[in-house]
Amino acid sequence: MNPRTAEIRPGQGATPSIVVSGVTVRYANGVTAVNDASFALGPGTICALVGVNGSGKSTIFKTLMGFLKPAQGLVSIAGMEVRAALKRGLVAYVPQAEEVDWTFPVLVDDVVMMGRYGHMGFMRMPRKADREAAELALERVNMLEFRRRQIGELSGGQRKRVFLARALAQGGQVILLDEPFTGVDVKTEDQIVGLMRELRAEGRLMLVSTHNLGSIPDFCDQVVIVNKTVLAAGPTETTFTQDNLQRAFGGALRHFRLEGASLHADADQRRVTVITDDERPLVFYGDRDHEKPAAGRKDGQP
Ligand SMILES: Nc1ncnc2c1ncn2[C@@H]1O[C@H](COP(=O)(O)OP(=O)(O)OP(=O)(O)O)[C@@H](O)[C@H]1O
Repeated sequence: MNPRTAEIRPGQGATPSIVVSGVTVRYANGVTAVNDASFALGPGTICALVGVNGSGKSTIFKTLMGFLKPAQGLVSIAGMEVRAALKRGLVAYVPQAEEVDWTFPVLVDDVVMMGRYGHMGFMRMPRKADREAAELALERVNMLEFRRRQIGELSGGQRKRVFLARALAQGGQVILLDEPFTGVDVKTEDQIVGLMRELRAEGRLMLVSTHNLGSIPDFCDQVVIVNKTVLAAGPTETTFTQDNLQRAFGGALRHFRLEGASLHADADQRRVTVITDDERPLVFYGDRDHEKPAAGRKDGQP
């Protein structure tokens, strides 16, 4: 491990873990977004959180971030209550782009420094260690040269990297990433995945909500599949299966039959092959927006 990375890890001593046990979350308007959900994750893990729109992924994140309190059940992070884990700076959050006001005039440096607030005193005066940690974090995501830019003046992928840098500067041991690949190009996605692999090797735990089904077998060792509850959770090989995806995406994939074996193939191209009812193979290249027909119909027709 890079010896400098050790300098910005305040959560040392706490083993990163997430335990969600029988959790039900209800919004003020009475909507039960998540009902009796359970899963458990340990250190050195990248876990995908997968489900259709409205299935409860963001609700789970908000609960892990302490923004929502479960009506029932227990959540613990690193063996402690959410509030205690947050207070110790153990949990870092990389938000969805839509959650951020990009017109707010703030520099890249300032965003990353926010990750250091928990390390600073009441007056929030950055010290040398804070400035070094922020710089190191920006270096790690290849954004150091942009440090004096307003965040509103960055591309989607660059913004994601800045928020990742904030999580790194904070030293979060449990990192929650809400749709980190939406609106980023393939190169940036590869950089983010590469960084996540490094963080996993350091023992950190990452929970990543994503619609990029194709890339999941490539970099996630665990998968949690949700639809208003946890439908399945466990190692990718045994959980990211045709049956479970069918249960979760039943509506969306109604016309498709997944080729189970191909879910695990083609790590380089991050490819998932889907055969439609009319036997037309479709290939997902990581991002469902890039979903495109493969080389014609199986029967050779154009
Ligand atoms: N503030 C809110 N008040 C009431 N209901 C809400 C609120 N936020 C979300 N919901 C409802 O809770 C359910 C779960 O929503 P959630 O945002 O967690 O889904 P999601 O899986 O993150 O969706 P997406 O993939 O579209 O981001 C949905 O039925 C949604 O309409």
